[in-house]
Amino acid sequence: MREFVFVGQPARVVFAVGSLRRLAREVEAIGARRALVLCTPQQADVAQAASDLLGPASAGVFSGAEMHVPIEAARRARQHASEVGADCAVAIGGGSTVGLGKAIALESGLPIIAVPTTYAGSEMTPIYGITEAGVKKTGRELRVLPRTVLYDPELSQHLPVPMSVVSGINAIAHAAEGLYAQDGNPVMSMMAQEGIRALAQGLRAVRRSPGDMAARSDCLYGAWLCGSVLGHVGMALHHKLCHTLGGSFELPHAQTHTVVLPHALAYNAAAAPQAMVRIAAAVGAPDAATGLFDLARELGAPTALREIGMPREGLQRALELALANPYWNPRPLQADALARLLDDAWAGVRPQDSSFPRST
Ligand SMILES: NC(=O)C1=CN([C@@H]2O[C@H](COP(=O)(O)OP(=O)(O)OC[C@H]3O[C@@H](n4cnc5c(N)ncnc54)[C@H](O)[C@@H]3O)[C@@H](O)[C@H]2O)C=CC1
Ligand SMILES: O=C(O)/C=C\C(=O)CC(=O)O
Repeated sequence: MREFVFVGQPARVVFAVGSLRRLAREVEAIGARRALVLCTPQQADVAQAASDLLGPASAGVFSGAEMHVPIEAARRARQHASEVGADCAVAIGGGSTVGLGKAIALESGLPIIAVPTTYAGSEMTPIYGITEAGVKKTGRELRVLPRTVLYDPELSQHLPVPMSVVSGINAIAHAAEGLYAQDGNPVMSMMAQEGIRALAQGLRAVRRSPGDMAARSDCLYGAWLCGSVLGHVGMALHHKLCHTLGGSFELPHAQTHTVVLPHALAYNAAAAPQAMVRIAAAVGAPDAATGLFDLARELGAPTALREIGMPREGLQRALELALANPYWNPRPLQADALARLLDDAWAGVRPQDSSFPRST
């Protein structure tokens, strides 16, 4: 029997090749007059182009976005926005830049327009993360949800293939866990399955031809769907493990998601059979966990924690941290099975092919 609660979140989404050129109109549409453009130092050129498109509606560029949003960067950006009289911020970049916009919005209520250039999905969520004294705190607040999202596939055209792949699999992880979320619902499940399908197809094509705009469009469409799932329903074991490994061992965010996901799905397979069937169907494989492991390998992504800087002697500590403050998970957390999971993920072992459930 179906039983669910669905609460939609407000967001205006504009999706088109070249949609960046609508930026000035979108700033005006939210009633703002001066927009501060946010970016990382590496993306100053594209941010300057956005600022030029805004013309007199630009309050300049702030290029101080950093990974995991250090609180000092958030304070500097907030102060700068106030000094230049900005009544809106445009965050152009990946999850780190969108995260900086959210940190400004959290304190000041400044409306954000997000222009994502990776596939991480943060632009569709009311989730913020801020790092203070080496500890990353996350929370959900509707006021940080971007008011408008401009998806322009042209902007991800030069995202290097290895980064495109792991970023896309980071998005797939949101959808995969959304399919077995405690507060899941049929709308999010449809979006999740379609998001995984679009990303699996798009990433394969991007690997063959990085400048293929149809492929970039598929990936960004998938990122939108998967990000929406993350924004609407709760995450489970996989996200907990990745946040623990990223936060305490400084592992790279999207690469960590890529390595851990097949193992977290293998762990949860028997407890969430319907979700596994949908994930497997979406990647075009007989089994969800091995399907995603094989996809990562096919796309040249890392498949072992040891490849991305995890010390083997840290695994026990990671396990303790993940168990100390767990998220809800469809399968109860069992220390010995989780230790095996982490060991397999560290070594890069292909998860055990489970004979059940299958997509066909
Ligand atoms: N709050 C939320 O809902 C979510 C937050 N996140 C957060 O986002 C962060 C990771 O974001 P990512 O997008 O993976 O990486 P990122 O935003 O840190 O970007 C990685 C690097 O790639 C560069 N880059 C971005 N787009 C590019 C492009 N099109 N071409 C060339 N270079 C480009 C950036 O300037 C940066 O140097 C993490 O801190 C994670 O926690 C991720 C997903 C959801
Ligand atoms: O840590 C954050 O900034 C909030 C959520 C995420 O990073 C989601 C994810 O793990 O990709």
